[in-house]
Amino acid sequence: MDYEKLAQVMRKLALEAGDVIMEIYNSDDFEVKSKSDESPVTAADENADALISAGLRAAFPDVTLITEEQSDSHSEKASTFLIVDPLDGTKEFINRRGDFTVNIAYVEDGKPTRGVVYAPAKDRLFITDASGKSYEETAPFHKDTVGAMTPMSVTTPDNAALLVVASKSHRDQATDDYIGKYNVKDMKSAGSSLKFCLVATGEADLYPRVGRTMEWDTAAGHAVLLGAGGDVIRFDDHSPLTYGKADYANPFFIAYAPGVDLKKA
Ligand SMILES: Nc1ncnc2c1ncn2[C@@H]1O[C@H](COP(=O)(O)O)[C@@H](OP(=O)(O)O)[C@H]1O
Ligand SMILES: [Mg+2]
Repeated sequence: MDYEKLAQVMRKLALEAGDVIMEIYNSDDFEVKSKSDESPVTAADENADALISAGLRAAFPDVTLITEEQSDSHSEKASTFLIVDPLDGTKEFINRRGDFTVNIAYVEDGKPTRGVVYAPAKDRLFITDASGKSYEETAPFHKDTVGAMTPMSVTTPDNAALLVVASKSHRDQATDDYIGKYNVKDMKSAGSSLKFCLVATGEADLYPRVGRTMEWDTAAGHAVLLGAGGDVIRFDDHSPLTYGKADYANPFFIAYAPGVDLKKA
């Protein structure tokens, strides 16, 4: 893989997809359809997906591409692949809450080593460079010139006063019970893969996910968190969260800054 090219292509496609999404977000009205699994989808998901997948296929024709919006791609088997969620946090998008992201990741041997997470309504862009280190770029973003890049790093958690983040639209008792095992100073809720990025910037220490997600929801945020010194492990046995699993479905997981005194399920 040409990692310089990968970083450039991922960044540009994420920004272009963000423009497509924001045009629909800012329009007076948009249609919300229901997919076969009953989750919502809009023209923003579909148009952003078409743009990103065409761009990735043109730039990396030999790399397997898995994308949320193309169910044919979900039956491919691979351990090294590109994986895309063109609009994560569709519920946040529909409810005009701003916490939605464009996600592109590269998985190598089951590990997400590069990724971009772009939150166009929040003007935040998180990306790994060619070496896999994570940066937040300062807005405004220009497609052909890279702006100021601030290195991202997780914080040293205070186990007596933890900063926890959890899902806005998929929150339940099991999540609250697990969070109850920690000494929490501040609890935030956020939609989409932004939660990984909040751990990666040090705005949170811990993101437990006791609920279903798919690999395209997590791969890019996971890559950004790894590049900032954090980690993501399975909720059940604390082994690494790997990619290329059956149906691209994730088990429950915990994203965290090292130093958090992790509790068992
Ligand atoms: N029951 C379920 N089955 C599969 N995925 C689910 C799910 N409930 C939530 N998700 C995933 O969680 C994502 C939203 O995450 P969050 O709750 O952290 O904002 C959704 O992404 P999309 O919005 O891309 O569909 C969706 O893929
Ligand atoms: Mg998603």
